[in-house]
Amino acid sequence: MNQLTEQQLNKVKEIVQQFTHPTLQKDLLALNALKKAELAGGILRLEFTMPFAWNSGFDALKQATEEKLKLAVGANAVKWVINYQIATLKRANNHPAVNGVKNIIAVTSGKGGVGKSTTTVNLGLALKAQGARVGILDADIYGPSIPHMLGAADQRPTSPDNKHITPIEAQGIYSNSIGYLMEADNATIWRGPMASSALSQLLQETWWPDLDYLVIDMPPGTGDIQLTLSQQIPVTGAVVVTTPQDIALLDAIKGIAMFERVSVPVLGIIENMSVHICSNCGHHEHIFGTGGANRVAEKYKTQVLGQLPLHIRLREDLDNGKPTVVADPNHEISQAYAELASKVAAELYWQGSVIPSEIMIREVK
Ligand SMILES: Nc1ncnc2c1ncn2[C@@H]1O[C@H](COP(=O)(O)OP(=O)(O)OP(=O)(O)O)[C@@H](O)[C@H]1O
Repeated sequence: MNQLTEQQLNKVKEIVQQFTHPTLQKDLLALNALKKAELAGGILRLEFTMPFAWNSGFDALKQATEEKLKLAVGANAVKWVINYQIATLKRANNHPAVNGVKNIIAVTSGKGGVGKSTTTVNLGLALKAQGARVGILDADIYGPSIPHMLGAADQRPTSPDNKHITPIEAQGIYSNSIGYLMEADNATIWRGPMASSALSQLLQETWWPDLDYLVIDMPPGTGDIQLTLSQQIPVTGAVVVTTPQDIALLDAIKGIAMFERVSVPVLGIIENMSVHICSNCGHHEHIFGTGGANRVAEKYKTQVLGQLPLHIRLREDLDNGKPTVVADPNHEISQAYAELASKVAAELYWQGSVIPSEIMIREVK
C-alpha cells in the first residue's frame, strides 16, 4: 500500500528531479524515468526505468539522494529498483535491423595497433556491467583477436539449423568471430573483396540472442573494405580509437571523414594509451603527449568519449583471457571503462532518435 502523502510524493519527485549527472541531458522526471514511489513498513521503494544502460548513474543517484529521501518521508531505508527498456535508435542509412540486435556500435581505428580490439572487449564488458545485454562481433579480419581476449579461443560455434551460427557465450557476453571458424593463420584468406560480404553474412547469420548493444571490432584503416563494411552494416554509431601520437591522430581524422562520407554518425573519439600508469608506483606519465584527441575532437565537431591508460595489467589480463573489467572491476582501469561505457550508452541515446515500434520491455534487477 502506498502510504506517501501527496506532499511527500512531491518532495520525493523534487529530490529526484534535482539530481544531475554527466549522462543526463534532461532530468529524471523529464525523462519519465521514475515509475513508482511507495512507502510501506518504513521502506521507501523507488522504481526507475531507463532507456540506456545506466548502472553507474544509478549508483550516483543513490549516493546523492538516499539520505535526503529518507529524511523527507521519514523512511528507515530506501529500496532502489532499476529496469531497462533500452531504446532502439535510428540506424545509419535506414538499414533494416539485424535480428535480435537493438543497437550496433562500430569500434574503428584509422590505423592498426592502437588498441581497437582491447577497447572493443573492455567496452563490451563494461556496457554489460552498466546493465545491458551485449554481444561482440569480431570483424577484424587482419587479426581476429577477440576469441583469445575473451578466453574462448578453443570454443567453436554450432549451427543447429545449418543456416545460422550460435554465438559463443563467454564472460557473460555473446561473441562471434572468424577466429572461431578457422585457425588464426588461415584468417588472412578473407582479405580482398570477399571479406566485406563474408563479414556482413557473419553478422546477419549469427543467431544473436536479444541484445541491447552489439559492439563490432571493425578492421583497422580507411580502405575499400572498411568503406564497404561501413555502408553495409546497420550501424547506430561509430567510435574512433586513437592514441595521443600525432600520426595516429591523423589516421583518426581519416576515419572520421570516412564515416561522414557514408553517413554513419560518429559518437566520438576514444583516446587509448592516454597516460602511462606505472604498475610499481602508480605514477601517471603522458608519454605520448597530451590534448591531441581533444584538439581533433574540437576541430571535427566531435568529442572525446574517454581516455584509457597504458597499463601492463590491461595487456596481461587480455593475454590471460580475462579482461581487466571482469578480472578486477574495482581497478582504476575498470573504473575508466565504466565511465566510458556509461558515456557511450548515454551519447548513443541523446544523439540518436528512438524508433518507438522497436522498444521492448525487459526487467534487469
Ligand atoms: N591501454 C593499453 N595498455 C596496455 N596494453 C595495451 C593497451 N591497449 C592495447 N594494448 C596491447 O597492445 C596490443 C595491441 O592491441 P589491440 O590488439 O587491441 O590493437 P588493435 O588496434 O586492435 O590492433 P589491430 O588493429 O592490429 O587489430 C595488445 O597486446 C594489447 O594487449
